[in-house]
Amino acid sequence: MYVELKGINKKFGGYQASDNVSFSIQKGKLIGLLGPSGSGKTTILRMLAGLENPDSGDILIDGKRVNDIPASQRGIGFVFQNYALFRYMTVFDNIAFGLEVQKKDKAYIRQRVNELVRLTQLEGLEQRRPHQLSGGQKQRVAFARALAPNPHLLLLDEPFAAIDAKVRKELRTWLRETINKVGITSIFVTHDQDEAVEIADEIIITNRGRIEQIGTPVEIYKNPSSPFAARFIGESLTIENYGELHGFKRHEKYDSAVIRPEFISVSKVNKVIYPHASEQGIIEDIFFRGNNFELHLNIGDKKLIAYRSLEDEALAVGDKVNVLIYRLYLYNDEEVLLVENASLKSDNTIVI
Ligand SMILES: Nc1ncnc2c1ncn2[C@@H]1O[C@H](COP(=O)(O)OP(=O)(O)OP(=O)(O)O)[C@@H](O)[C@H]1O
Repeated sequence: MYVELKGINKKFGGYQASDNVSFSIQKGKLIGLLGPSGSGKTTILRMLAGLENPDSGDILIDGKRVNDIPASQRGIGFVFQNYALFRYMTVFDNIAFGLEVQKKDKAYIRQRVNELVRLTQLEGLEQRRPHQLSGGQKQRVAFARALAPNPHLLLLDEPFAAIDAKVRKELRTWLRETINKVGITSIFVTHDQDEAVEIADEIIITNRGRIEQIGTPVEIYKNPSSPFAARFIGESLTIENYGELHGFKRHEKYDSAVIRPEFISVSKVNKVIYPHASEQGIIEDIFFRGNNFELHLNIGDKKLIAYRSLEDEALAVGDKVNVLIYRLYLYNDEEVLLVENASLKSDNTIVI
């Protein structure tokens, strides 16, 4: 393992920002630290970088304990959310900064900066200053500057937070491709799950200073291993009286259930599909989401959200519909269980 955290604890006053944090990362992977605000993501990054010391626990990089090695000697590149570029320096000088500090010779610096300018597609902008750049360009300069001294590990703290939505999407793809090309082990912090799912090889979910789950985006999405992960990932709604739904029995261990929109299919009442496994519902609201419709449904006293493709027959607010729930996540304080609609197997009646 290239990066290892073992039993890390960190308190700020009375607040436990890291609570027995342990994980390991393989060389060359791009890892997303994902969690709500205040869950301890940045604290982990800062301890890895050497900007903060853990109260207890070990940090290993490439098999070597680095707890007592100062930040400047850890060989780590850092990209912050607010660019943190030197305002009075040109793009070229910003990128060259780390190499100047290392007292590399002029010819090497020129060659290395030019290489990074090409990699980050900043050709022609070398003599501009930060205020003459767009947000996306500034962030690419920050990225090039972090990579210039050939770090072994790259840490990115909410790298796209200050950038507008469309450019952010482009930059995500760009970052993933560029990091793959360079092959550097990288960890980025985000509270945006779309960003984590799109970019990361593996996601580490943080909550109240603890690690909730580690896995590939698909693993985390399909098999959330904790109640928090089940509720946090994806669009999800919690219901209490899930035992009243067709095909689901109340389970004495679990008080609540999570339903995701992808677990639900909606059809017109005159097109009953699986009548013994479905609920009768009514459409409360419809939102156009660009590539689909988001339906807000009422079934009895329960509110659900479902998606509907633009290709499907249009539905309107007030329409009575059949609502088929394929599966649910049941959870309590400690565990989560995926259950399928039991009536689906026995219900062969399809009326169209
Ligand atoms: N230097 C500090 N002094 C005191 N408290 C701190 C310090 N740094 C962080 N904290 C506290 O530790 C907790 C975790 O903070 P951290 O920045 O790691 O969370 P985060 O998950 O990165 O949140 P965000 O997404 O809002 O940046 C927060 O409650 C924060 O207020």
